[in-house]
Amino acid sequence: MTSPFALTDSFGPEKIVHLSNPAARLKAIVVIDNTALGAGIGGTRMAPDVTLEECARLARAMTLKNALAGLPHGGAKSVICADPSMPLADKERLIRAFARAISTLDGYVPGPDMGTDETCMAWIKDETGRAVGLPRLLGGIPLDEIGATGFGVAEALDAAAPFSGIVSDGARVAIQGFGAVGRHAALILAKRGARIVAVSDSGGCVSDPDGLSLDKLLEIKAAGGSVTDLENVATAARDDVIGIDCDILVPAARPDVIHSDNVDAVRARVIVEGANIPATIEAETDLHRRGILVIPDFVANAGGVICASIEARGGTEGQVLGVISELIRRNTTEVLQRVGQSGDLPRDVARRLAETRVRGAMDLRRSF
Ligand SMILES: NC(=O)C1=CN([C@@H]2O[C@H](COP(=O)(O)OP(=O)(O)OC[C@H]3O[C@@H](n4cnc5c(N)ncnc54)[C@H](OP(=O)(O)O)[C@@H]3O)[C@@H](O)[C@H]2O)C=CC1
Ligand SMILES: O=C(O)CCC(=O)C(=O)O
Repeated sequence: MTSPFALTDSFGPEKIVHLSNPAARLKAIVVIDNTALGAGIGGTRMAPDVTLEECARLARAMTLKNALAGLPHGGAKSVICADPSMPLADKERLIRAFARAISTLDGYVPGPDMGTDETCMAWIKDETGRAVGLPRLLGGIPLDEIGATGFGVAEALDAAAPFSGIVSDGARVAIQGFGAVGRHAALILAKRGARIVAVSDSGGCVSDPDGLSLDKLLEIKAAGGSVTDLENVATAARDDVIGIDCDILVPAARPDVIHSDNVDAVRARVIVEGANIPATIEAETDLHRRGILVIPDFVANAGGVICASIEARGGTEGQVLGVISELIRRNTTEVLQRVGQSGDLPRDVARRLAETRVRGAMDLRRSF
């Protein structure tokens, strides 16, 4: 058996908790990575194939994201191994069982992630008294509904324009995933003059060099269909979206979707990581070598957690987009200026900036 400490370095994880309750069909993992800056805020992901390694990497991404955005929160994440499209009553039972199992884990504040939403957060809050990304009805700021992360992705792209030479107006965009992040990124970029030439979901990929109808795609998804139900467009396997001829690629779904076996197929000139950890380090290194700009996940997709943080601190919905814009533009510009000076990988530059802040906070904690 692998040592449970194989995942540990000088930042964390501080806690790894496996939850198993056969009666409730609950199999879940919580990783609290680092709480030097405060209790760990991070999403609860529901998918059938999630792993401990994925959860730990996502929790670390939250430590870095929260620190880089200057938020008073540590990093954590949780995964529930289940199909998120199960009947709603079953989902509520499962989420509530998960919530009861984490009720004493107060170093962790859950938020929405793939497979969970504002309603799930309401159930968790009801059981534990802790959750962010709540429905408005409960005084929350529904980060998925307002498209906080998709907006931040568009802002990162805009701030990167002086470095990449690619502006949204007139750009051809391919988006992997048409959920909370991908859908809003598509809508905002289209409003800024971009042409959405390809979109994928778990069912496949559709493309049209003249641009896809977002209205029709929204209608199809709202009715529970797949983007592949769109008529009169080219269809392909879902991972083919990575190699679509476009200027901007926005991965907004699963981890490690850009890897050594498909990185050569990438034709975009800029990749904005809406998803967490969507590319392997090897792939990002390769893209950097080819002059393709990758704006890393914990820089570009911080909109959701910035919104969650405003909610947790009693702020208002009216503040959200302004704060996201300010923080994401500031961080994108600083990271890319340093990349320009050092030639280093954007992820390494951003990681060093975030780690300096986490280490500063760790130095102020009791160590004996
Ligand atoms: N929500 C947020 O605010 C934030 C989310 N993120 C990250 O963004 C990513 C997406 O999250 P979110 O939009 O909330 O999730 P959602 O569950 O709302 O949507 C996920 C989308 O990805 C699609 N999908 C699933 N698997 C694949 C696949 N293998 N290939 C292509 N598409 C796939 C789903 O397809 P289908 O519709 O068919 O199910 C769905 O359209 C995740 O990595 C998440 O951690 C990061 C920061 C904040
Ligand atoms: O707390 C949240 O749900 C949003 C943050 C998150 O999980 C993420 O940025 O990946």
